[in-house]
This record gives sequence, structure tokens and C-alpha cells, in this order.
Amino acid sequence: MYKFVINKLKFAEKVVLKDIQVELDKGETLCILGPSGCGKTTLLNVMAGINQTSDFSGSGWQGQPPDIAYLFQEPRLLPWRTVLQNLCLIEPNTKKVFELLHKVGLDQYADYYPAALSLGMERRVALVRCLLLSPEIVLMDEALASLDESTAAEMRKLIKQLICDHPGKSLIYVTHDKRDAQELADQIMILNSH
Ligand SMILES: Nc1ncnc2c1ncn2[C@@H]1O[C@H](COP(=O)(O)OP(=O)(O)OP(=O)(O)O)[C@@H](O)[C@H]1O
Repeated sequence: MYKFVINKLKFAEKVVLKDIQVELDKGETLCILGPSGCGKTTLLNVMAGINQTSDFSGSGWQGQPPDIAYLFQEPRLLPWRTVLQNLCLIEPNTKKVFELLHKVGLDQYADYYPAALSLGMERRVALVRCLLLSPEIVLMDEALASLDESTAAEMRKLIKQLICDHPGKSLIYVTHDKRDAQELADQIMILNSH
């Protein structure tokens, strides 16, 4: 069981998150829903340890912090490196990289630069990059935003196959879309604005 606690998180004097307690079993998927500005991304950032600007009280991860990989809303691939070169920064074993690229249907695109890929393809490369880190928990921020319906459905299926149906991996998934929550979540958390 993973547990993460925030008592209060403020930016300047504005309270953004209050009395948050996230509990998640190994292998479980938690979807976090809530209106724009309620603090969903901030919560993921604090969990990933990359929120440096807030005034945060709480105890964070209870016990040993889990190994985390973060799929940001923007794929954040290095534009001057090919798909394979981006992924080999994480995993030098190209066989492992190609196995995962094959699973997301992109093994033919290993030598492409990110600029030559669609957003949906870049997101799939970013998903592979996360998985190569062998995380215990994957954090995802609006991973299907700005994709057309069929591309979003394809990505949702991959997330389900490669993370949700994987017994050892947990997923914390921020979304505006109730369909994502219905299809992927074991647990749903709704955040309100303060
Ligand atoms: N670095 C920062 N400095 C000051 N205020 C911030 C900072 N980051 C976020 N905020 C504020 O915190 C609140 C929560 O922002 P956050 O991006 O977490 O919301 P969100 O629920 O993810 O929104 P959206 O669904 O639109 O992405 C907003 O009012 C935002 O303006």
C-alpha cells in the first residue's frame, strides 16, 4: 500500500490543496478528477518531488517513497535526438527498447526525430520512456488531451494493457474526462476548488 498525505499546500497565500490523503495498493489505478485549477497537476508534481515553489505542509509519502515515472501532458522528447536516441538515454539495451516500441506500434519509427511524429505518436514514445524506468507508480497528467477520438482510444488501450493490467504497476492518472476514469480506474478521487 502506498500512502501520500498533504495537510495544506499554498502558493503565496492561496490554499490550493488541503487535507489530501491518497492511498493506493500495488497494481491499482487511481483517477483524479476535478475542475480546472483545483490543483490536480500540483498534486502530481508534489508526489513526484518537482514542486519547489509551494509552501507545503504534510508528511508526503509514508515510508520509503516509491519509484515514480511521470508522463507529462507535453511529451517532452529531446528534439535533437531520434526516438531511439531519446529512449537509449534511459535504457541502453536497444533490444528492450525495441520490444516496447513494438508494443506501442512504433518500431518502424525508431530513427525518426520527434518533429516528424504526430502528438499521439510522441505520447506513445513518452509512455515507452516511462516504462523503461520500471517504475512502481506512473503519474500521468491528461495523457489523452488534444488527441482525436480514435487516437485517444488507442492510447487508452495501451495504458490499460501496459500499466493497469500489469499487476506490479500502479497508476495515478489526472483527467478531465469521466470516460477515462470509467475505463481505467479502480478508485476515483474528486478534487474541489478552494
Ligand atoms: N508555480 C506556481 N505558482 C503560483 N501558483 C501556481 C503555481 N502552479 C500552480 N499554481 C496555481 O495553483 C492552482 C492549481 O493549479 P494546477 O495546475 O495544479 O490545477 P489543475 O487542476 O491541474 O488545472 P488544469 O486542469 O487546468 O490543468 C491554480 O490556481 C494555479 O494558478
